[in-house]
Amino acid sequence: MPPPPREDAPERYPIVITGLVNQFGEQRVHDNLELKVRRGEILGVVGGSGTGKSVLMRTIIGLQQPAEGNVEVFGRSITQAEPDEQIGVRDRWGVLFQGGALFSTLTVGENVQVPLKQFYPEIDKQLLAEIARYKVLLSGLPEEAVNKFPAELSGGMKKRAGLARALALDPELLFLDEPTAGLDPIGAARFDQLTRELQETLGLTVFLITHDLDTLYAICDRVAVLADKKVIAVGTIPELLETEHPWIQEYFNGPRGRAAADQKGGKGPSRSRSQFKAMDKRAKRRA
Ligand SMILES: Nc1ncnc2c1ncn2[C@@H]1O[C@H](COP(=O)(O)OP(=O)(O)OP(=O)(O)O)[C@@H](O)[C@H]1O
Repeated sequence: MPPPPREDAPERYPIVITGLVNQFGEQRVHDNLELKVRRGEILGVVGGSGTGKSVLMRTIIGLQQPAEGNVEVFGRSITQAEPDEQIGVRDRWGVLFQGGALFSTLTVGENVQVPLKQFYPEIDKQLLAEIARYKVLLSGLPEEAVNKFPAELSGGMKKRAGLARALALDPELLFLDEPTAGLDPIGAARFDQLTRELQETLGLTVFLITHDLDTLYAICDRVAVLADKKVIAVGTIPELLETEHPWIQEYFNGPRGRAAADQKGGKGPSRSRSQFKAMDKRAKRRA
């Protein structure tokens, strides 16, 4: 009989972080940080400003070399690999950076083609253009956006264009750094919905950094909380509410947290509880 899969096998946990230390000069940002991301979940990552959420994301995708510790993505150590050894995993993730990070001199379609050309230089022009067009539509942009430059797009459209580029390589893992920041509430809710739909239809695992409480309630299966240089807790919102940590209590039980919970439920605490149950169910299904 084959041995049972390791508890932290990459099929269950595409990202496994152990003993992570990140330091800039005297400033230690992460100290012995541990985190495992489950396959197929949307993991919300929250924490006060400067707690190292973006640094954590950059470390996972190999843009930040940590002082100590290990980051495994799909069972491959990112921290110990040379950049060209990471090829083979790097095309399995897509990233939407804060602000979109689009090339301003390229059209939206050409922006989406950048990673395709990088990883598949042999693809002919016509196919490149066709794939880019498809990704733009998949991200909810109208077809004419393909030939527009970033400066011609609204904030929400720029985010979608960044998302189209993040989806260019058909990733299994999607990193979103504050995707709804700067969007009006309707635009933010639509972006959340799109994220959830893409996650479900494409079977993505999503690492989502956010300050947006509505996003956490609407689409996240679990939430990881960064504080004290570590991930101090990870779980569904009801599970987090059971922890005593003052930042967690203030964040979720403060006026904005309660408003987000109530708004999500629509009619106050009883509806919020059913929302919590739905979150619990989703998290258990993916566990
Ligand atoms: N390249 C760098 N050099 C020096 N310090 C850095 C560098 N990158 C990040 N830092 C510092 O690391 C800390 C964490 O930064 P990071 O951007 O990860 O925070 P964050 O949690 O994403 O914050 P926010 O919610 O405001 O976006 C900050 O104090 C920042 O100044």
